[in-house]
Amino acid sequence: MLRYPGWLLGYLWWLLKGCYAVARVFLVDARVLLGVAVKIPTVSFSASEQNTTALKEFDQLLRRVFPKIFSSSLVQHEMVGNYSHLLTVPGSEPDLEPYMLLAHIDVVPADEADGWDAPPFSAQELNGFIYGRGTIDNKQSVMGILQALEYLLEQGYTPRRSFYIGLGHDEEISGPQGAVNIVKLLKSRGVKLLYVLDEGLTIMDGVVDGLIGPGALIGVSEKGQATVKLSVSTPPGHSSMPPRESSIGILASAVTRLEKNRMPNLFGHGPERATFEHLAHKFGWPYRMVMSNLWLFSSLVLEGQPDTNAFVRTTTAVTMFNSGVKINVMPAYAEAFVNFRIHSSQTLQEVLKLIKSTISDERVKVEFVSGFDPLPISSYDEDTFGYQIIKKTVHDIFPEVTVSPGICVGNTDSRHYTELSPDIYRFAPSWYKPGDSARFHGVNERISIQNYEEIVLFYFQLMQNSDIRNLPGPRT
Ligand SMILES: CC/C=C\C/C=C\C/C=C\C/C=C\C/C=C\C/C=C\CCC(=O)O
Ligand SMILES: N[C@@H](Cc1ccccc1)C(=O)O
Ligand SMILES: [Zn+2]
Ligand SMILES: [Zn+2]
Repeated sequence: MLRYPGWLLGYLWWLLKGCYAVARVFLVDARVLLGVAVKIPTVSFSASEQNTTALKEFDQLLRRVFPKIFSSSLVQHEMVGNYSHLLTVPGSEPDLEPYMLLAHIDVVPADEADGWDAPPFSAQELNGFIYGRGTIDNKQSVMGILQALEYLLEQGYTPRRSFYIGLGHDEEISGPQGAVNIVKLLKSRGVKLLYVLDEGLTIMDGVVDGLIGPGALIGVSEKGQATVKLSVSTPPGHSSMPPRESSIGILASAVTRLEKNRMPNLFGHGPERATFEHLAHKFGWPYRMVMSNLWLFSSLVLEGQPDTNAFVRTTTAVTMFNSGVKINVMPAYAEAFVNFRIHSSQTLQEVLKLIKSTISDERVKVEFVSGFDPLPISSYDEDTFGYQIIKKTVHDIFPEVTVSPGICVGNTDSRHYTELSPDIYRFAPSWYKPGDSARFHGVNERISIQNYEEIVLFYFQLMQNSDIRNLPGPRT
């Protein structure tokens, strides 16, 4: 047996500790932590199926990598609906109304075979981007918010204004356990919120023709939804003696009629009018020519692309279509699901009526599956604390960006918060450039390393900016 002298063991121990300290610096490097978060497949598969193993693992990750938050005597931590998190950070001046930051842990499914450049749960870095499901929807906010708080606590910071952080685990299936129960809990405690900031719109750069320079769109509302089930039943029979029209054919024409007859162009009748007005001075020649005619502008400039078209109207998306049992049997039944996202100036009832009149075929049964009206519009005026603080924070981190109100085209957990606050905003400062629309729920979802650092800084700054008592400047 070899005998090591005590000094050598001591030296080795010292070396090991040194290495550990150096390694820790790298380990806590924010972008590495985002990568670790992306690698945990917290997938919401369907309304009834979630990856609970991954959700548990994610909880463990948060506790491990944010030791200050989870050991702080200041921060109160609660699990809600099993896997969602509610953090309460009490401020030193309890008369200041609290605000709340939201983000979600779960992601939609992803299949590498759909054409990913890197596996969707690999967090692989390619050309300065971290690839993976959740990098822009919405783990960048989950990790960014917590990273910002961790840094602040490390610096011994205590806020003056209290705030909450809500991290939902089932947003992608509409938040029935997470957001709904967090809201219930806060309501039972009599909490009112000065403002809420959730995921949503982004910093657009180069996606609207003619618009010069980047624009940060703060979602002041979000679209409504309607999902309908269309079905056709016909007698089955031998495919050698088919009728003129099959159940599949009848259903297909109904679906085609919906796609061909889009819902009306309502540009200018919702909060997108404010977007337009805030950004109008940033349009160059020859776009300025058509600016006085909103309808012309929207049809020439916006309707052509799926993302900007979503600003203009209630959108129609045929998402599921099922029928048929065997190649030589006429199908007795065919069904399709169509998901509409309702423009702010329409109601669910109006849209349901339009759907029926567009299909106008009594052989097609139209059933309402689920839906809700567009959300209320939050204030974006000069005196509104939440909006102005978010705007100021965007300017602090991105001085070159124009800030404007916008309409969030997807739905978020924040829609459950309407009774807690009139001022709900949907925005995270990820850069959104041409081609990026296909990354949301699509392939090659990614974020640049630099952008993730900006996101951490944004929340870091937002927490400090929210600490002022009143907005500066003369108030009337
Ligand atoms: C005059 C200017 C008018 C229009 C500007 C247009 C374009 C951009 C449109 C949409 C862009 C941004 C972002 C993201 C899309 C969806 C995410 C929203 C919510 C996510 C909810 C979720 O699925 O978890
Ligand atoms: N955020 C998702 C999931 C969702 C669906 C329905 C309601 C609320 C949320 C979406 O907009 O598609
Ligand atoms: Zn999301
Ligand atoms: Zn999503």
